Amino acid sequence: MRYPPTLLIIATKKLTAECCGYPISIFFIVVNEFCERFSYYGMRAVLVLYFRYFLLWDDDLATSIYHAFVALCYLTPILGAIIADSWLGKFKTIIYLSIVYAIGQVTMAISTIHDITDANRDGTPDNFTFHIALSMLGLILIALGTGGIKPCVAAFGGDQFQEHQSRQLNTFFSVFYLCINAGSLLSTLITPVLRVVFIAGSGMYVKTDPEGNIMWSVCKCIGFAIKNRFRHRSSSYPKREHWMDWANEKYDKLLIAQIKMVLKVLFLYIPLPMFWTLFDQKGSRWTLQATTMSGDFGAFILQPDQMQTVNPILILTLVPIMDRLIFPLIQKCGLNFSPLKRMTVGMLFAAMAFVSAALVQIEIDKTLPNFPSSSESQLKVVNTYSTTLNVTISPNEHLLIESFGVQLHTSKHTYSTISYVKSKPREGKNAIRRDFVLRHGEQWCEFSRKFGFGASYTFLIPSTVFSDDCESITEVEDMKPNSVHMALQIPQYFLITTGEVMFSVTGLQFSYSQAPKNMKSVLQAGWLCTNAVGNIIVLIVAELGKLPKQWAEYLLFASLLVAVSIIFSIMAYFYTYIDPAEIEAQVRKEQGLEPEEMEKETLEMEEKDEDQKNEQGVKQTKI
Ligand SMILES: N[C@@H](Cc1ccccc1)C(=O)N[C@@H](Cc1ccccc1)C(=O)O
Repeated sequence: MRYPPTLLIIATKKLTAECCGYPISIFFIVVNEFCERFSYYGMRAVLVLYFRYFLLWDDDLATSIYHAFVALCYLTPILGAIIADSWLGKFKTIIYLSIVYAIGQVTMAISTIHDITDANRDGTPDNFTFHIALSMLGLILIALGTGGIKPCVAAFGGDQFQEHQSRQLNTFFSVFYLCINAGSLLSTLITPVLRVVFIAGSGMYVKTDPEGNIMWSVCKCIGFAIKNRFRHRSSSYPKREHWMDWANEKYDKLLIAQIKMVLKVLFLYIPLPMFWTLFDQKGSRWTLQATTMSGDFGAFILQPDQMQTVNPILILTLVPIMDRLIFPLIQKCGLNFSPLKRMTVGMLFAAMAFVSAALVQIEIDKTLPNFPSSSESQLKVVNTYSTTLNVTISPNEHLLIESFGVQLHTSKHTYSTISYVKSKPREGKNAIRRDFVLRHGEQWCEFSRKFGFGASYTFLIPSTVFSDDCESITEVEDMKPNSVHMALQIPQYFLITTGEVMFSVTGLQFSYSQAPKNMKSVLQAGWLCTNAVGNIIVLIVAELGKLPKQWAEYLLFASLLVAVSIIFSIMAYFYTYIDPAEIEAQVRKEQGLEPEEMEKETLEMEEKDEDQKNEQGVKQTKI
């Protein structure tokens, strides 16, 4: 679309107040991000355990639904970017979708109150369908809220910077990342209250107007280029430099140039989901791995889901170290550690993290008893007689075992027990001293035992138990306590977090810097989509490609990521970094349009006058 010189509609940049070279409005944006991540990660950290122990789903279903949710959270950014860039603008999109988000969190919180359907007060919900439906509704609203605002916040932050603040803009993305991780670390329920901080900064923001339905224009332009290319497929037509040039007949050169820039970056993003496939298993597989380990740190007991906090803690230390020490040092050594190289190295670190997870898994497996497979049963017979007893079970006889630890048979003076054990007790249960009271009519006695993490015991209670005050109770250890310590997971967390700093912080900056001005949110959404696809891959692998051994699955993921990082490094080699503003200015010049810089300068001068007249004025319309 060409703009006639007589009818020029321009959104201007507000002159922003600065502090230490940074726009003050940035403060509200990073605090808002802190609060939002605080809420999101707080909920996400316990999600797998909620599925597993409240809704009583198995490991695979819990992992699958968890990753489906995370995938949805990173697919909805496309919707957010469309709403922001085409209709409401970034500011209003963030406000409205935050409301949807808060409603989702409340719905989710309500779904976890089992008393709602626990009519018989036995501590278990009576109507699981109700809780599942409510929690799914809550998760969909949360995904819509968190994903919708995600591409807008980073891009909105970037928009606050003026041309002369490019150094501060780069630091902004690191600080932004620090806030994400500080927020996730301190996750609690007060987030919805703190989120008003974003609105408080309202008067100070640079709010760029949405530029019409940009996504629709992009789709139409791409569609036209493809159709036109197909119509002119005969070799008699001269070739064009780029297939998008086939849209030249109908579409503005500037739009075509912008689409080319975005497509180039999106093409480069194709291998990236593999990184997230590994990264996001921290919240599922690694948390489940931690449930088979001991969290006893002496002074405190770490719960399996709390292990995830190692990631943001490491981010808070690694981002400044990388930014201030490692990257400048590499630069001083004369090495060109370009953004795409950093991302490749980040992938290799993530692969190493999975090798480390596999080694830990091998150690854990050594301590586990042989569990029966889904087609096998396991019986444990305890002989409390002082002589040898032969137990014969007819192979043809159908044996019904109702649940874990069922007592099947008693003799007059001694109880023999048969128990059925299918997996390790989870949630770090059995790690504390417990007191028991045995009652039978008027008779009772008390006893106390200390249990190890993940252990399973059978108690043998003779009929004389009340006469000797519970002294005669003996216990049999069905399963040993977890002996591999959770601290062994630290190396894998360190490696994946180092990879994240190289990959994710750089990717965030890269997506902003390589996007044309009117498509910053769109490219942020594209970047987040790589995460969604990564989670979908975990879903598929968890459902289809079940490997018999968990360590083998970890090694498979590590090898896949190494292969993908090689492909990515080849693609990165052929990528040329661009300055979108420069390309846009060049196209404008070729089209005989006024350069944006000049427009900006004229408008800034005009705005200064206008600001003096009207302090509220943010936008101007020039006709
Ligand atoms: N390091 C993560 C935050 C985290 C905190 C606690 C447990 C796990 C992770 C982080 O910084 N995430 C960023 C970047 C990101 C990551 C994955 C997908 C999209 C973006 C975030 O914005 O949440």
